[in-house]
This record gives sequence, C-alpha cells and structure tokens, in this order.
Amino acid sequence: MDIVFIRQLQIDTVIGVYEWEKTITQRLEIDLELATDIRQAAAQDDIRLTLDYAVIATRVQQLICAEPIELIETVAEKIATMLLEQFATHAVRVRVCKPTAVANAQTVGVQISRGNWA
Ligand SMILES: Nc1nc2c(c(=O)[nH]1)N=C([C@H](O)[C@@H](O)CO)CN2
Repeated sequence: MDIVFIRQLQIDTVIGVYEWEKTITQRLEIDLELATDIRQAAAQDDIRLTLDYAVIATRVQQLICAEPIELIETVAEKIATMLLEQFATHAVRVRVCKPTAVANAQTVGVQISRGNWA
C-alpha cells in the first residue's frame, strides 16, 4: 500500500473550549496520511491519477475555518470523514496538534485512524 501524506499543515482558526478562545485565532498543525496506490500515476506521470496533496490541503483549510470548533477531536473527525468521502482513499490517519495549548509542552494533540488499512 502507498501513502500520500502532508506534514505540519499550519492552519490558524478559532479553536477552543473556553470563552477567551472564541475571540482569537490559534494555530493548529495537522499531519495527514491517505492510503492509495501510486503506481498508475507514476507509470503515466499524470496528476489526475493520484491524490493531489495541494487540493487536499486547500480542502482541509476550508473545512476547518468554516466555523468555530471547540475540540481538536472534532477537527480530526471532520477531516477524516471529509477525506474518506471526497477523495479516492480507503483509509486515513489524521493528527491534530495545538502547539500553544499547554505551557511547557512542545505540543499536544490527538491522532486517529479511520477506514480500512488492511
Ligand atoms: N482532549 C482535549 N483536551 C482539551 C482540549 C481539546 O480540544 N481536546 N481543549 C482544551 C482547551 O481548548 C485548551 O486548548 C485551551 O488552552 C483543553 N483540553
């Protein structure tokens, strides 16, 4: 199985549980992995036969910035659902980090795996 991935996609958005967080933007850093098969795209050197990471990044940005969200868990699930519905992949991993959330921690976050990785 092959993977198209994005590392440390940085998105500034309204995210958080507390009232003070609803009036500011904070940075999320997102890692994505999408299961795929790159062989046809490579053989024909054709972007139309693979998962376009630029398109994926734009779609994720639009999804997460569309409305305020409280939990990074919600962010992860929304992204995973959208990727499985809108792109030619049967399994995804999504990691969402909120690097400014906890003092003295480099970052905090959640990671989920959805779909069939078998
Ligand atoms: N598991 C989670 N814990 C916490 C979250 C979250 O989204 N998932 N969010 C917060 C606050 O918004 C925090 O980031 C403010 O600094 C606390 N814990």
